[in-house]
Amino acid sequence: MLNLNSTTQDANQTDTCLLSAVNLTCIREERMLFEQLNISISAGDIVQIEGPNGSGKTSLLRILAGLSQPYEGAVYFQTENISQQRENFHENLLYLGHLPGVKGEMTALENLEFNLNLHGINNKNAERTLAEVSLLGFEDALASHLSAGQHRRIALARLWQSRAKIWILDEPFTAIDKLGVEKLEQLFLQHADNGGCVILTTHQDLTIPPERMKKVTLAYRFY
Ligand SMILES: Nc1ncnc2c1ncn2[C@@H]1O[C@H](COP(=O)(O)OP(=O)(O)OP(=O)(O)O)[C@@H](O)[C@H]1O
Repeated sequence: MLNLNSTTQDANQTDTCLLSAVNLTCIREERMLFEQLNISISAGDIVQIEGPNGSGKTSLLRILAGLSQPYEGAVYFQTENISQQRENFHENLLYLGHLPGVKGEMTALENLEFNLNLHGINNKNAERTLAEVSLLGFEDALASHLSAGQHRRIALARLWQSRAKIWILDEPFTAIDKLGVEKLEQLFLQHADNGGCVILTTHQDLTIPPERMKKVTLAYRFY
């Protein structure tokens, strides 16, 4: 269940609420991107943050992930402020930024193994995971020899191994072809059905049924 601009929760929601933003205000370069924003995200939610370029979608995702601070307000994982439980929160969070963060001098497999290690995930299935993102046969290719979409696929492969409940994904579909997008959408639905939640930005239309998709819309503010 998603609650935009409401901090009230019924008993059922309180049980399953994973992430909430309370009275978030964000100011960048003297421009107010959003003000007193309230969002409550529960297990099972897939939430798209939408809005025009520069409206503050990435800024909001970074605040929700604890990577930057709001001007006012706070983010809660379940019932506790994320700043009071950084380790626990990060164990339950997978954040993918809008850049794939792939190292060109390493192979596709090395990149994935490196990413999995970095996040404390056993990497013995890395090769099989590359197959999930259609990179079988490219395991030993240097990333610098791969395409933009293949870079993105290396970054996204982590999703198939993730135990984190909260996925925060900034433009995950960038450079991904139609079939790849559909496969990701299925994975998001599966993750939500298994008690996780997905919060993402994208400018493209998705095929996830509208009743499964919640939206938070940011307007471009000029001051
Ligand atoms: N670290 C920062 N320091 C200063 N200004 C910033 C910073 N990050 C973002 N901004 C500014 O905040 C505004 C919102 O940026 P943001 O990246 O959140 O927008 P967005 O909605 O994700 O845009 P897009 O759709 O183009 O990705 C922009 O005007 C940007 O210049």
